[in-house]
Amino acid sequence: MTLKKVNPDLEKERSTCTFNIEELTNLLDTGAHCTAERRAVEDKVFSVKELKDEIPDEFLSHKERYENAIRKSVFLHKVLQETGVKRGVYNRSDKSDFRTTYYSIFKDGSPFMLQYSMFVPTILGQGDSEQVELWYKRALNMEIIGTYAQTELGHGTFIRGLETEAVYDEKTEEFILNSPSLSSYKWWPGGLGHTTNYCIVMAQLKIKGKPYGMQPFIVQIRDEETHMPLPGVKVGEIGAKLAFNTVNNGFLGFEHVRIPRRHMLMRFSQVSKDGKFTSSANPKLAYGTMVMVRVTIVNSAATYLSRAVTIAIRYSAVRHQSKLKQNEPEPQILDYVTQQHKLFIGIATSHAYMFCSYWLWDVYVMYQKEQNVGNFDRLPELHALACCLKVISSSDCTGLVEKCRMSCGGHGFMMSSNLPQLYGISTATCTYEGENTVMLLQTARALVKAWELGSRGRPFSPTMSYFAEKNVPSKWDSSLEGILNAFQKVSIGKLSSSVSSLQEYTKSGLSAEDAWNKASVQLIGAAEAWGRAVVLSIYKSEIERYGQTVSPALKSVLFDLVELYYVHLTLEKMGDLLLYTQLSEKDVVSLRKKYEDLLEKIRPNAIGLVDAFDYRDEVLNSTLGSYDGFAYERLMTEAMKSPLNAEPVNQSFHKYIKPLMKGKL
Ligand SMILES: CCCCCCCC/C=C\CCCCCCCCCCC/C=C/C(=O)SCCNC(=O)CCNC(=O)[C@H](O)C(C)(C)COP(=O)(O)OP(=O)(O)OC[C@H]1O[C@@H](n2cnc3c(N)ncnc32)[C@H](O)[C@@H]1OP(=O)(O)O
Ligand SMILES: Cc1cc2nc3c(=O)[nH]c(=O)nc-3n(C[C@H](O)[C@H](O)[C@H](O)COP(=O)(O)OP(=O)(O)OC[C@H]3O[C@@H](n4cnc5c(N)ncnc54)[C@H](O)[C@@H]3O)c2cc1C
Repeated sequence: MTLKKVNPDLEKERSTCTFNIEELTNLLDTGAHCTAERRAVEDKVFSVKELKDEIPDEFLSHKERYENAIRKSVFLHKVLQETGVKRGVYNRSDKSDFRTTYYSIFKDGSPFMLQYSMFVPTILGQGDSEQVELWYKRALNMEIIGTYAQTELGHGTFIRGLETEAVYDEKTEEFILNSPSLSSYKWWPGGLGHTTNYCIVMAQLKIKGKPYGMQPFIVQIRDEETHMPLPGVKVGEIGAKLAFNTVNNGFLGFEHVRIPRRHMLMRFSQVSKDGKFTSSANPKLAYGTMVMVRVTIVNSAATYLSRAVTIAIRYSAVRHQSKLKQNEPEPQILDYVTQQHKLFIGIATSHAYMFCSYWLWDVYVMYQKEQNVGNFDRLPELHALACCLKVISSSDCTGLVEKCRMSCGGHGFMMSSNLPQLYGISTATCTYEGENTVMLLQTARALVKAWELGSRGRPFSPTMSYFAEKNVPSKWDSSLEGILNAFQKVSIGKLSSSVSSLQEYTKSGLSAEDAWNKASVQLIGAAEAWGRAVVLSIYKSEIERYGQTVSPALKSVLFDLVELYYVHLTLEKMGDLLLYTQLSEKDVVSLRKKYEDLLEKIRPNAIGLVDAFDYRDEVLNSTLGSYDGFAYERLMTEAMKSPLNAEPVNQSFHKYIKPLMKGKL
């Protein structure tokens, strides 16, 4: 069978695109030079034969998958080093990085992930200059491979409840690390099982019996030559998981393991030789790596979704099913408006969080500069933003990744579509780096505090400045500005009624803690509403800003997506809007019409929009989403890779089925 180069359905779709795809790719990459750089790295990475899988991962055993992931991680590290890539989530000069390229080599994650994403950033963020000089170089050269070991069997969320101890011994100038109970065993750190030889251990510092809170320690756990666990170190892998099965998440316990005093990372707090503790200017600085990773999760969430929606939309353009009109051929399933409803919001949501992630990264960098000169004024706002945007980006994008999977019908259930794996790594972001409900409660804590201070005349920080506005009812306005104002009203309404409930509960005799717990469902609603208002505002303002520099054709499509995002959210959150604004049934009817018109308007650009994400087939790793659109051929080719298809009859027939058939079992 000779194949055309591209499925005619996709050819037709590409011919209807109204904007320059390359222009959008450059915008999403934060600049044409970033696109060029990324493509150059991808050309190199995907030309390395050692990085290709001959047998799909899912047909390997757990052990083989791990060994394969290690082999590829090592080759990939070498290739990236040779290509001059230094940027992971750390040390980057602009906003693009190579995470998507990196991820595509591993459908289920790399055991080196934590080295790049948390071990090195913690050394850079928490070490003093001498410690950075020593450890950063060794880590960059992969002389030491590390992870971030904070979570324990008994506690992940409640960091103050962690049990691992680091007791200072003044006589030997050492810390003694100890795991006093089973629940104190570290549990979860990526790569910890059999990959890393060092790790950052978050432990309770004790000096002369007095506790000084959680501090970061750099601890060697395996011999650098033999890789055997060091005496007193109990380490292993935690077992199979929903996803990230090649990340080698591990457990770790200590039996009185001694480390030198200078192995406590001392940028913020210090312990002197004679055991004097100097406290950091702000105790929450020890949590700095988590803030950084939460900030980067917003971008990760957007890219998981953009990959899933690329697969689902390309597949929906080549898949034909059922009848729209009896006398016509079966339409592309993308012509069903319900299918457009499921998928186009995925493109818009991915844009929304991508542009927000760039903005949030700038806020983070600005804050870092202020922190470096001792100004911590913005820390509460940054903490609230990082928590809340991590939550809504991870939950929205994960929900939509799953929607993409379901929108592909049965074939979306195939591992070879890569949609199940994308769901797995995406849903993990709802749990790691702070479980989502807990992060919303942290956000609510900052909002309630700001609200109370504001009511006493203190100014609000920029993302809360609208709290100061009087919540007077006004006529519903369906413009972007009008909808944004309406969501800000919802945010004010939910926060003010949460605060009233808190006050009523305390007045009725509940303690502040019990009142907080009782009102917590309302509080997470208020936190989410604030996050929604932030995203709506930033997405719109960023597109208005970029709209001044891009071509009119692209500007028009970017605004179609912003409008779609706004109107979709309005219809989704209708209940809240009916409660807190003047939205009427008539407005809803006209918004529904607007939404349907927008789906129709976006339809000819759907393939152009996902092409603009510029994911090579190697990155998408999907039978359903390839650029050429030959989904059925790829499904069959991949199916033939199943080891069961290597022989026409499996031996189990002779061993079990035949005796059963013959009644001889
Ligand atoms: C040459 C080669 C180059 C290679 C290049 C490679 C290129 C490729 C790059 C990368 C490839 C790899 C890709 C990686 C992708 C990323 C993967 C990431 C993997 C991540 C894996 C997961 C890791 C983890 O999960 S680590 C563990 C995370 N754990 C948590 O998040 C725990 C959550 N709990 C908490 O944060 C806290 O305990 C709490 C906040 C819930 C409560 O804390 P507590 O002390 O009890 O505080 P509380 O009393 O409630 O509040 C006190 C006040 O402090 C404020 N506050 C709390 N936290 C913070 C904070 N972080 N910052 C600032 N302020 C904070 C709080 O609001 C209170 O303030 P108030 O004023 O008193 O109200
Ligand atoms: C894939 C993956 C990778 C990970 N990698 C690492 C790593 O590299 N290093 C590391 O240290 N950790 C890692 N973790 C651990 C992760 O950070 C924790 O699992 C996460 O912070 C949640 O904590 P927990 O498991 O204790 O959840 P729990 O706190 O036990 O949550 C269980 C339930 O209790 C609720 N709950 C808990 N506290 C409260 C509260 N105060 N108010 C209301 N509800 C509450 C939660 O909302 C949730 O519904 C990883 C986890 C996963 C899934």
